[in-house]
Amino acid sequence: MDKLVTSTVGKSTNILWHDCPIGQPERQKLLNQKGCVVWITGLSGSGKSTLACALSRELYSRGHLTYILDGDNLRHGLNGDLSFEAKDRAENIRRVGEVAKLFADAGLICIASLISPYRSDRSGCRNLLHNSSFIEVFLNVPLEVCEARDPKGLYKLARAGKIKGFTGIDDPYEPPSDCEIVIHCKAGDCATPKSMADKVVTYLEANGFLQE
Ligand SMILES: Nc1ncnc2c1ncn2[C@@H]1O[C@H](COP(=O)(O)OS(=O)(=O)O)[C@@H](OP(=O)(O)O)[C@H]1O
Ligand SMILES: Nc1ncnc2c1ncn2[C@@H]1O[C@H](COP(=O)(O)OP(=O)(O)O)[C@@H](O)[C@H]1O
Repeated sequence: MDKLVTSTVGKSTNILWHDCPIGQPERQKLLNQKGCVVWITGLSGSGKSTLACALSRELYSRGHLTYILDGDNLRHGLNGDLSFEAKDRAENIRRVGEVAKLFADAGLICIASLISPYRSDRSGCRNLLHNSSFIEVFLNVPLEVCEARDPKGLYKLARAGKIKGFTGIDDPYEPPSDCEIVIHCKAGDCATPKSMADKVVTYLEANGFLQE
C-alpha cells in the first residue's frame, strides 16, 4: 500500500513511499544477521579505517556480510563536492547516514568510518535508524598519538598553516558523551586492531545482530 510521505530533507514533495513484499526481515533471514550501522568516530589518524577493515575481516571470517563507508573514500565520489566547512561536514554525515540506513535495510552490517566531529550530526544519523541498530564506536585516541602517527602528513601541514580548519588543530571535535562502545588508546598503550574489532564483534553478538 503506497502512503504519502514528506521527505525529511524537505526538497521533495508529493512523493509516495512504495512498499514491497520482500523487505528487511526476508533479507536478514537470507543473511542470518540483523542489518545495523556501526558508526566509528574519532580524530584523523585515530585508527577508524584500520578498525573498520579489521572488523569487516573478522565478521567475514564468521560468514557475515558487511560494507564499509569510509569518509576519505566517499569524498572521492559521492561526497566529492563537499568541503570541510561545518555545513559541508554536516551534509557529508547526513548523506552517509542515509546510505548507511539503506545498507542496514538491505540486511548488511554497515561499517561507517568518518571523523564526524559534531554530536548533532551523529545523532541525526542515529535518529534515522531505530535506536538499537545504530552502534556508535568512539576511538578515544589523544591528539598527540594521532599527530605522532600522521600517516598522510596532514597534521604537519595543518601545524604549518597549510591546511586550515583541520580537526583537532583548528577545527573542533566533539567526543561522544553517550555511545555504545568506547575504545581507549594511550601513547604506547594501544590494543591491536584485531582486539578492537573483537570488542565490537562481542557487542554485536551479545545484542543479537549476528543471528537472524
Ligand atoms: N580539514 C580537514 N579536517 C579533517 N580531515 C581532513 C581535512 N582535510 C582533509 N582531511 C582528510 O579527510 C578525512 C576526513 O574525512 P571525513 O569525511 O571523515 O570528515 S568529516 O566526517 O566530514 O569531518 C580525514 O581522513 P582520516 O585521516 O581517515 O580521518 C583526513 O585525512
Ligand atoms: N590499533 C592500532 N595500533 C597501532 N597503530 C594503529 C592502530 N590503528 C591504526 N593504527 C595506525 O594509525 C595510523 C592511522 O590509522 P587509520 O586507520 O588511517 O586512521 P583514520 O582512518 O582514523 O585516519 C595508520 O598508520 C595505522 O596503521
